[in-house]
Amino acid sequence: MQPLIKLNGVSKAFTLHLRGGMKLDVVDDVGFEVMPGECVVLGGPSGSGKSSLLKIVYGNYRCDHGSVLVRDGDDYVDVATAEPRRMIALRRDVMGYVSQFLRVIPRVSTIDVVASAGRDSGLSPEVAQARAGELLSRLNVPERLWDLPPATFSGGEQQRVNIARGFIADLPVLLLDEPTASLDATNRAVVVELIEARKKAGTAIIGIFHDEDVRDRVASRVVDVTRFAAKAA
Ligand SMILES: Nc1ncnc2c1ncn2[C@@H]1O[C@H](COP(=O)(O)OP(=O)(O)OP(=O)(O)O)[C@@H](O)[C@H]1O
Repeated sequence: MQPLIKLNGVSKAFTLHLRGGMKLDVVDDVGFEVMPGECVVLGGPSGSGKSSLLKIVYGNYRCDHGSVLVRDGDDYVDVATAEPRRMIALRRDVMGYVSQFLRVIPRVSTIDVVASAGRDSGLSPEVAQARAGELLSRLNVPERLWDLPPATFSGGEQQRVNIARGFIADLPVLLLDEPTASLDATNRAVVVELIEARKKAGTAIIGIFHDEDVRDRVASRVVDVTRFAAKAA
């Protein structure tokens, strides 16, 4: 079996242009792999670079050195150097990302916000609609809210809509940035079940979870990001 994600020699420094080009080193020489069915949890204190690393894997941040290989069929795509068009296809077909916050087009109904993510990843409109309903029910989003746009929903409701979007398509790679941060215990347990099901199905997951209980239940192993703290020059 081959890894679905391989990071090798990844380094990142932010350049603060409003501070005279000051460099803020975040991570240095990051290397780890994620096998199908594994959930690797990024650990380490606040500010150690966990979210930055996840954004590097998703391609939102560019790394300065190293490679971020994500398997797409028989090939690996290097996110560090991939063309925008390749990245769009990779996100559509291979790699999902659930952040803490929902960002959607205004005035689109909740059920369609979720179903459209499924359609974008290749589900038929009927299957996407049915799965969107199943996920929203499972995540306890009341049916009376499904036809409303989620812009005015509570933080926890928006987060559950976001989770439904992230889990609707069976993508082989899933990146989770604190998906349970605003959830109550019942809904945290649902998310744990969803993650466990995806692990069994062979999805490779990298996640950040501040809730220790959730982390202990889903982690195949913890990668402590402080291991990759940039060395002082
Ligand atoms: N876009 C950016 N521009 C400049 N600095 C940034 C940027 N994003 C993150 N940083 C800095 O990089 C460091 C790591 O931030 P990051 O959000 O990755 O940490 P984290 O481990 O996820 O923290 P937390 O657990 O608090 O979410 C911080 O010092 C932060 O200020």
